[in-house]
Amino acid sequence: MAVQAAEENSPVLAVDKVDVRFGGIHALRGVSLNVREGEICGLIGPNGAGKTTLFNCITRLNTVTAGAIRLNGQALEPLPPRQIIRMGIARTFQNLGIYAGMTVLENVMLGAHHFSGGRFIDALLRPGRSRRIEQELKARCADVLADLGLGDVANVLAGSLPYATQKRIEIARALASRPALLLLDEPAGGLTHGEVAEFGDMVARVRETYGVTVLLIEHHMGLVMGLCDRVEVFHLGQNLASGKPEEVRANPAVINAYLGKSR
Ligand SMILES: Nc1ncnc2c1ncn2[C@@H]1O[C@H](COP(=O)(O)OP(=O)(O)OP(=O)(O)O)[C@@H](O)[C@H]1O
Repeated sequence: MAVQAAEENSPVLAVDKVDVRFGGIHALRGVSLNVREGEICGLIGPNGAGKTTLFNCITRLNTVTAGAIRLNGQALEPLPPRQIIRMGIARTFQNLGIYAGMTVLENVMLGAHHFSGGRFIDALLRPGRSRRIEQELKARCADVLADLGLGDVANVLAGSLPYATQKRIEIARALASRPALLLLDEPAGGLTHGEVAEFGDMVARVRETYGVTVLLIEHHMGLVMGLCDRVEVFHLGQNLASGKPEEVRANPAVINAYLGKSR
């Protein structure tokens, strides 16, 4: 019973005393954080605090110098980056990663591709099976597009759509891989005030619909405070504070290091 209770409480993402050095730069200095199932957790802090470095460690683009990162209890450090998406982690980047010359549906299908099992030899030897898998994939991605209000533009070239819609396509593509953990790196960058509000509503709906856990780096405090259940603050590669949005907003150390008078 005690074991079961411990498992129920165990975090989806556990970052434990992670250190990262790039030559002489000590980008992360023993940071720790937990993100629980179904939580939307904000990660904030001044430029250079180490937020993106942590995302890069989770997705294995950077290597930790010390410490450990676990997804549902499994250590990520031994895994190659290509394995990360299979583990249930999907990510969007600060810069748009949309293929402008592909349709919206094709962009989203890229996100689900690792489910197809559609290896080249397999496709040659078992074309019927490959076609069926492709059809299933297409149907699943079409469902994701419908959920995100993108059904009407499924066959439109992604590059011809407004920036805010392209941001939505990125989320759809990330969801197509059926992630347990969704990492969003400054998703509100470049959006207007109204678009940010709509984006926040969409992320909240996505959490409900897909039961996904979200870790979100963001400088837009309106979005962070309105959307997140909990906020972690980094400063100079270290944990500075952690708590509910209203607690973090009122924390003098956070105000001093980051929020200043802009809150
Ligand atoms: N590949 C790298 N090589 C050397 N230094 C790096 C590398 N990646 C990050 N850094 C350094 O690590 C520190 C943390 O950078 P990081 O990009 O993680 O900060 P951040 O909190 O995401 O900042 P921002 O809000 O500006 O995106 C910075 O000093 C940065 O210059």
